Amino acid sequence: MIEAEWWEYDSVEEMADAVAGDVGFIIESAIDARDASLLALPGGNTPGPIFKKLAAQKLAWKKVTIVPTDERLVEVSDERSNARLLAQSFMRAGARVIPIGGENADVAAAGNIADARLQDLPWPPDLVWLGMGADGHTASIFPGADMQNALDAPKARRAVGVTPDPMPADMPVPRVTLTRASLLSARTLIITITGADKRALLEQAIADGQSSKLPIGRVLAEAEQPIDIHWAP
Ligand SMILES: O=C1O[C@H](COP(=O)(O)O)[C@@H](O)[C@H](O)[C@H]1O
Repeated sequence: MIEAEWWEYDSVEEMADAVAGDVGFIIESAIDARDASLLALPGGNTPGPIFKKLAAQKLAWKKVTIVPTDERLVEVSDERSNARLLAQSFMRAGARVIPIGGENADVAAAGNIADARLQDLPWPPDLVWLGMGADGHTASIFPGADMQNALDAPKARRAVGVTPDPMPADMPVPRVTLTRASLLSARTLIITITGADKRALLEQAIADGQSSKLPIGRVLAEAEQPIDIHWAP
C-alpha cells in the first residue's frame, strides 16, 4: 500500500521555495550523519526553478554528489542532457555531478557503463527525486517494450539502457535510467509535478498500484518508504 502525502501550492514559485527547503534539510541531515550526501535528481522542465533556489542555499556543497535519475544518450554538452542541467545548476555551488550517459549507439552497453559508474558510489542515495512525464513515464522508465527490464532488474543492478517505444517526438533518443529497485532504495523519495492533468494521472496511477499500465504507478506500487508528492498548478 503506497503511503503518499500530497503537498499543494498556489504557484510554482511557492513549490520551489518549499521543495528547496526540504531538500536542503535532507542534505544537511545526511552530512551530519555520514559527512556526505548523495542525491539522484530528475531532468525535464519542472525542477529548474527549484534547482535555482536550492543551489543558492549555503550548504556544504563540496560534500554533495549528484547523479541524474536518468539520461539521454547524448554528449554531456548537449542541451538535452540531464547531467548538463545538473552541472549548470550545482557545480558552481561546489557539488560533484556525475554523468551516467554519453553518446553511445549501443543501448545495452550504455546501461552497463551507467550501472558501473553508480556501483562506485556509496549507496543508497539520501534522496531520489522523481518527475513524471505526461505519458506517465518516470526517470526514463517509459511505457513500452523495455519497461519491464527497468522494473524487474535485480536489486543489485542500478541502471539499465532503454529505448522508449514509441520514442517521445520531442527527444527521440535512447536513454539510460536508474532501475525501479535503485530508485526505491532511496532513504527519501519525493515527486514534483505541475498541472491538473498530471495530478489526475498520478492519482489514478497510485490508485491502480501494481495493475497500473503506467511506469510511475508500477514504480510507486513497490515503494516501502512514504512518498512526498509536491504539486503546483
Ligand atoms: O524525460 C524526462 O522527463 C521527466 C519529466 O519531465 P518534466 O519536464 O515533465 O517535469 C523527468 O522527470 C526525467 O528526468 C526526464 O529525463
